[in-house]
Amino acid sequence: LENMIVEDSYDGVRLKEDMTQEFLDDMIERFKNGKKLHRKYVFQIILAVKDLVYAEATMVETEVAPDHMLTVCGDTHGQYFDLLEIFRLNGFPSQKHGYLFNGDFVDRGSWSTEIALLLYAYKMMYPKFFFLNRGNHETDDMNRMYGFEGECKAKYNERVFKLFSESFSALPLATLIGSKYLTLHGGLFSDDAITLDDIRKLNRHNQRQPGQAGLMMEMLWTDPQTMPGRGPSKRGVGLQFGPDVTKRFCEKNGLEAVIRSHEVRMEGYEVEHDGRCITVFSAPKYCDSTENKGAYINIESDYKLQFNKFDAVPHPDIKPMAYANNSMMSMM
Ligand SMILES: O=C(O)c1nn[nH]c1-c1ccccc1
Ligand SMILES: [Mn+2]
Ligand SMILES: [Mn+2]
Ligand SMILES: [Mn+2]
Repeated sequence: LENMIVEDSYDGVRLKEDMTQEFLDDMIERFKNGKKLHRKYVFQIILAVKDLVYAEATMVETEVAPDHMLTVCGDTHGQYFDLLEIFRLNGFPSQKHGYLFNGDFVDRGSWSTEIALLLYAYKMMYPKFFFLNRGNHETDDMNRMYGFEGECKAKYNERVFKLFSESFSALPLATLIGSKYLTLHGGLFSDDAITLDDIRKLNRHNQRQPGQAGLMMEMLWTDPQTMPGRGPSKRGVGLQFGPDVTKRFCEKNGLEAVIRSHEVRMEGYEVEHDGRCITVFSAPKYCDSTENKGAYINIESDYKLQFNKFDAVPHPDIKPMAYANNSMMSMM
């Protein structure tokens, strides 16, 4: 990496060791105009974030200090222009305004590398108040099928995808906010006995992909249901959990609610299970087809949940899954 040189002809801002606002601003503009980052900087950013998130706990814990705000976003799925709309409406990330992206940054939308690199750049800029939870789309199987692997290869190369894949395996699986809200991408468990300590103790580094069973799979894949108890997943992976399951989990672990994503909601968010399970989804007009809004949740030091909805914005005429290799070849 060190001996990679950035040609004089490169028209972008240079990156030294540390992320700078100047580099961020230039990056945002380049991506808006369909330009790329120099591959040296792509490697540098991914490697830096891989090290940062690898060192974080499987369940990260954070507070919201006075005159600070934390914004929780759900799935963004490669919809870069809608991500910029969140920042335009709600403010760009800063020392006092943190963001938590609750998985599924990539796949489906055709600006997945732009979203992943921008979120990673902000993680470098604000490592202590910018959070990334792993989603089921931060996995090799989904990236092969739903566009991210193909997009990495088309815009950069295979090594970039491999590095992203390694960084995804290092991502935390949950983030606890003010000891009140547990955020994770999918949802709760097949076993009522699971506690926050079990999540803390989960060694995510010796299992790089969630597989078909276990705690990591359930955190990335499960969905709420209205019926009490547990039921089969409509996805064929994981399960569905009812309001009683959420109540028991919250009471056992001293939580006010679980904030999850993973499913479209027409209003961008939905408060379910008597307020103890909240779904937030931040990809409006999902896949350019569903007529859903997006949403995000602002949390200040009083820990009240402030729900905000937003609409999709126009984007260059590139369809979802433009880089997906959904041919049989991708299974080989
Ligand atoms: O791609 C999606 O919409 C999605 N987001 N989270 N999980 C999925 C998914 C899972 C299985 C099959 C298809 C989509
Ligand atoms: Mn999703
Ligand atoms: Mn998902
Ligand atoms: Mn769109």
